[in-house]
Amino acid sequence: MNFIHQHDQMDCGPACLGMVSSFYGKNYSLETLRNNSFITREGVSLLGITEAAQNIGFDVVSTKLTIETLLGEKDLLPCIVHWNQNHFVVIKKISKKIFSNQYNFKIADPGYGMISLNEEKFKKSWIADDNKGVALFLKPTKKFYNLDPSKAEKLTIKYMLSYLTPYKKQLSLMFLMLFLGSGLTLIFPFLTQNLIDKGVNKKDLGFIGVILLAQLGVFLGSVIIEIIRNWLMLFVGTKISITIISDFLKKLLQLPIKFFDTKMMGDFNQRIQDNERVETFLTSQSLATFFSIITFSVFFGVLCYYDIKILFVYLTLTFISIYWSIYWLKKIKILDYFRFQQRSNNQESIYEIINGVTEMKLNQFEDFKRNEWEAIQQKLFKINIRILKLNQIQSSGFEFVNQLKNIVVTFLAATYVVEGNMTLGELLSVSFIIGQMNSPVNQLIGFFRSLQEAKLSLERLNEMQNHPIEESESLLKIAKQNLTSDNNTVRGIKFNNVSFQYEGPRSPYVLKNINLFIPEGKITAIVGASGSGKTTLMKLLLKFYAPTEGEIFYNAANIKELSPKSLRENCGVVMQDGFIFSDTIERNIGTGDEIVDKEKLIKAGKIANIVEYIRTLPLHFNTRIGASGNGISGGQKQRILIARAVYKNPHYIFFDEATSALDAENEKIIHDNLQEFFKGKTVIIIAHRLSTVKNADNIVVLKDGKIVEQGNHPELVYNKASYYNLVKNQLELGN
Ligand SMILES: Nc1ncnc2c1ncn2[C@@H]1O[C@H](COP(=O)(O)OP(=O)(O)OP(=O)(O)O)[C@@H](O)[C@H]1O
Repeated sequence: MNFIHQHDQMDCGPACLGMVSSFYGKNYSLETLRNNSFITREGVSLLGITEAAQNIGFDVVSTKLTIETLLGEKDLLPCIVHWNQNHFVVIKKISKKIFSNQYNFKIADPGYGMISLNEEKFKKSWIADDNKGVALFLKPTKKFYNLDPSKAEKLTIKYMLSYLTPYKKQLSLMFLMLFLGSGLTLIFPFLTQNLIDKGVNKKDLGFIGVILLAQLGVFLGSVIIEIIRNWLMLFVGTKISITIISDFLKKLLQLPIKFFDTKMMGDFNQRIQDNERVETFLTSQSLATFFSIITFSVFFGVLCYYDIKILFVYLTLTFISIYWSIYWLKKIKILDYFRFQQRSNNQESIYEIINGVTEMKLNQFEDFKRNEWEAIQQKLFKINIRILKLNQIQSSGFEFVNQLKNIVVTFLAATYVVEGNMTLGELLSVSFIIGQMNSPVNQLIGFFRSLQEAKLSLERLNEMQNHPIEESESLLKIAKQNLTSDNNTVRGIKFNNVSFQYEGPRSPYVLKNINLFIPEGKITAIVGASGSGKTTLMKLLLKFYAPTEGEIFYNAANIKELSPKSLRENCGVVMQDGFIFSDTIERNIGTGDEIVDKEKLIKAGKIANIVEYIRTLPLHFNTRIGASGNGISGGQKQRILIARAVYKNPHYIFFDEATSALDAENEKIIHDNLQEFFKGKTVIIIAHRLSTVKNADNIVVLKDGKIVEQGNHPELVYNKASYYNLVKNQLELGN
């Protein structure tokens, strides 16, 4: 079974499925499995995994069972189990320890790695209630063996190496520096040997002076090399980092909105770190390790030349020390696994405390949350103490064996000197070499660890680099004159039998069989209860998502063939959760223009009735707002968002609850101002307030994703059906 690391926080389900498939000989990419499992921001459900497993040809039984029953089903392993109520892991093997008669569970946790747990620890994470836990048993059918997993294009190390090409000169220089550095390290023991043997022993002060000067030269040389190397590394590293991350951001911003739906903020931070990790690995770690190995081999050869017995002692004790470390590191790994889990709880707890501070204060939840956090700290503290204990045993033992090595080697060498088989200089030289041979071993261990990490980072980046972008050359651009030119055909936006689901075939239909015509140059209002699908309809129009069934046409062009960028350039949109950038008001309104047109800016501000407020601010339009600036109210934010849409002066206008936070007076003023601005434009307004939708040319009423009524205000009021019921209270108020 191949271990598959999850790429994102929500990927544990697909990663587990990938591991079980690999056990039966088929390697699916995480991307394929993820698409099959219909992942959401909350992760993947048991149902999602079941469905994905069935799609790739598994017979699936998901069940709740006791640990005794699970132990009886050992033949059905590997299986997927629900972990800590919020995660999935794979049980690879259950074995019985010979001496203690205890069961041992070999777990593959996609967020961590392989880990062996005893029964008690396993139960702690697995048991949900009634002494039972959830497990998913998968049995491959004929279909599984007949299906061929599509090979995902791999981002190879070659791709990353291509980033190094522009810096060939600097890298060659770095290579040279490392080469010289290694050379100098090699000279050192020979200088020492000669100092003693040819200088001290022969009482040749002149020679001693020469050697000491040479040593000083070597020392100065290595310092200079180190300085130049660090400079080069910083220069090349930073340049490459900037290129890699700016390419990454460019790619990220070209991906469809759907890609972002299942990702968390942490996932993107993680990818920035991935880029840096790969870059460091390429520029420093691999080169340094390469030279370490060379130095090590040369010293190895020299030691071999001096005395094979000493080499033997060195090798034996080195193996003992490595074995000792591995033994204890395995024990530490189990504790580290629990620390890893507690740490993520810790992060969540802190995140909640910071983000929910207002609600906490309002509802007297502070003490409870603080105690919860303290309990996590207690657990973390206990684990840390145990880890520290084991770490101390491990490192003391390791150091002890290392020292023992030095002592035994010195003893052997000293014996040789006493017996006259070795000179005193050689003894010192051997001691120096043994000392120098420890660090390459550590470096090699570190190298393999970061190779693993760099590989994982590369996989994660690969997935993003290979994700199709939403823009393509073949897509049609919307030409401005095309939108307004008046030929004979009836122009507008047309929905042909459109249905939409957010999360795959089993998820509910958010829109169902929508047939709608939105005429050119008119105002269309969409109303309906909360959750009826109004915003979703708008998102389909903006090409955030493609309809699951049916088609949408902008005049004669199918939205599928339209370039999303060009489409959005022609749309002025105010979303419910519109975002204010941490910048000046001017920049927040004139987002698309390099240099903001002052005249348009004032005009947009006037239409959105925000100019008066802006005049009261110290720097007027140049006042900073957003996260790092002046605080603004909900209504002010909405007016800035409206000004942004007006400034753009687009052909299509989409307003989703754009004036919901405004007072009646402000709303009336803006509403009147907008009427002039709307002339000749195709406008879609989503609103709950009667005053906003009353004057629309056509009002569309949505209910549970279906259109239930259409017409203008008087017609719909006369009908006394859905629309009337929806706005009844407001009508009465108006009366
Ligand atoms: N990204 C998403 N993933 C999954 N389901 C979603 C997503 N966005 C919305 N939904 C679901 O789609 C349904 C319709 O949502 P939508 O936002 O279109 O409603 P709405 O009519 O605009 O509601 P409101 O008036 O409250 O804004 C809701 O049941 C909602 O839970």
